Amino acid sequence: MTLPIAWAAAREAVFEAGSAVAPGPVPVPLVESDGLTLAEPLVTLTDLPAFPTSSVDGWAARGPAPWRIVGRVLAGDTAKPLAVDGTCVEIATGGMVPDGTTAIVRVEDSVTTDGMVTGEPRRGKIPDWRRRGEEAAAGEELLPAGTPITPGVIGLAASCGYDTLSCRPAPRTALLVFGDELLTAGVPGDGRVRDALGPALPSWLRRAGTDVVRVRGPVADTLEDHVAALRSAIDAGAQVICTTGGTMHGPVDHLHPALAELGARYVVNTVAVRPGFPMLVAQLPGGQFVAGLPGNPQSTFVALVSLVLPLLAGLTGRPLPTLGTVTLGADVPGRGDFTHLALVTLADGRAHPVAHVGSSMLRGLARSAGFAVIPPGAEGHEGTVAQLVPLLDGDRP
Ligand SMILES: Nc1nc2c(c(=O)[nH]1)N[C@H]1C(S)=C(S)[C@@H](COP(=O)(O)OP(=O)(O)OC[C@H]3O[C@@H](n4cnc5c(N)ncnc54)[C@H](O)[C@@H]3O)O[C@H]1N2
Ligand code: MOO
Repeated sequence: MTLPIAWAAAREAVFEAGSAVAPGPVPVPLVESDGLTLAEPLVTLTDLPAFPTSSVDGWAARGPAPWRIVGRVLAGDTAKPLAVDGTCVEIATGGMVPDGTTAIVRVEDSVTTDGMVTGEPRRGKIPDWRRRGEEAAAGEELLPAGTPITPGVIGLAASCGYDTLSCRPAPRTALLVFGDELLTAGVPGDGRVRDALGPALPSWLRRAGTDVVRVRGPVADTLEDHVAALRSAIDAGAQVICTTGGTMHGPVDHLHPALAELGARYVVNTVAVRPGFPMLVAQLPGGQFVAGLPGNPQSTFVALVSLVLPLLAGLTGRPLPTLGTVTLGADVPGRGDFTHLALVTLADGRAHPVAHVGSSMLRGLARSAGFAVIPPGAEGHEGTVAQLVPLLDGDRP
């Protein structure tokens, strides 16, 4: 019998295995890069802003008032220097501030008569023009490699001169659902259960930032069909093949024999965590990973956050996901030598355990924010701090 590996060590082992084979960078146009990962640090290609910029509509003036109007600078114009004291140009918000400018006067603070302007520049904390490079100097690193690309990152990259970003591609994933007892439509009964995972997991995999290239299920409970399904996922180009069910050693559990037939090597084979301990990650001779997720549906989700997320982080050059902390709003039991991942909701800044958390149930999970982590050998006491493994929400991890 295989000895389960500690939960924290399992996360690191799959992360390292993914990192070791992370695909190299590809250039991706900015508008297509959302959800991918920066393969290189984002270094600004210019000073930000790239030229001194007026932040108001008004007058750029040189020397003491009054100032004679000698021109106009709109956003997009290249400003000529103000060469002489007592002159000014009309300037628009976003306009390039001319060399020689000593003050900017807002239009509402000025009086114009016969081509001459008078007025007082404001002396507030926020100046009325932005100095060249005040946000960043050309060559400065703004974000490290491994940063998830969000709309904010895309906007920043455009601001500092990028047309494409050097990205880690989205991992290609597949889902194979094992189990002869599964119904794919209608109301369950008489020994048949509805397949809860076939409809749910492609969405999870997409939210985790992957391209889902193949979904098959239910795959029949024979060794031959399991091997054929795994081969078809490999042929579809999947780098991470998630399977559900069949992780144990029952009469129709064929995952382990199928992995053996394909020459797979275990990265992690069973984890000291409840629920979900039969979870595994194995690597095929071609480098692809198989994530064996236990069939009990809550356990499947435990395995996704415990193993698949760290694996995907490694494959995309992201750091191992760090875990936030929460204060427990009630006692949560430990699970002896195993880590307990306990479903919780968040209210009033505290984590509250939910009901209906059997490993076969999804009722508690569907209303939870994530899992509080009760380490091996410990109990979770109300008022103490625990780590939190979030369930994926609308955001990518
Ligand atoms: N002799 C032992 N038996 C079991 C043990 C054990 O320690 N000794 N552990 C139990 C635990 S814990 C888990 S978790 C399961 C893991 O089993 P498998 O990964 O082999 O999964 P299956 O046997 O195929 O299914 C388990 C359970 O989940 C239901 N299921 C499966 N797929 C789906 C799906 N897509 N949608 C909804 N429900 C699904 C299935 O009908 C079973 O009820 O092993 C225990 N056994
Ligand atoms: O690993 Mo099982 O998850 O306790 O149902």
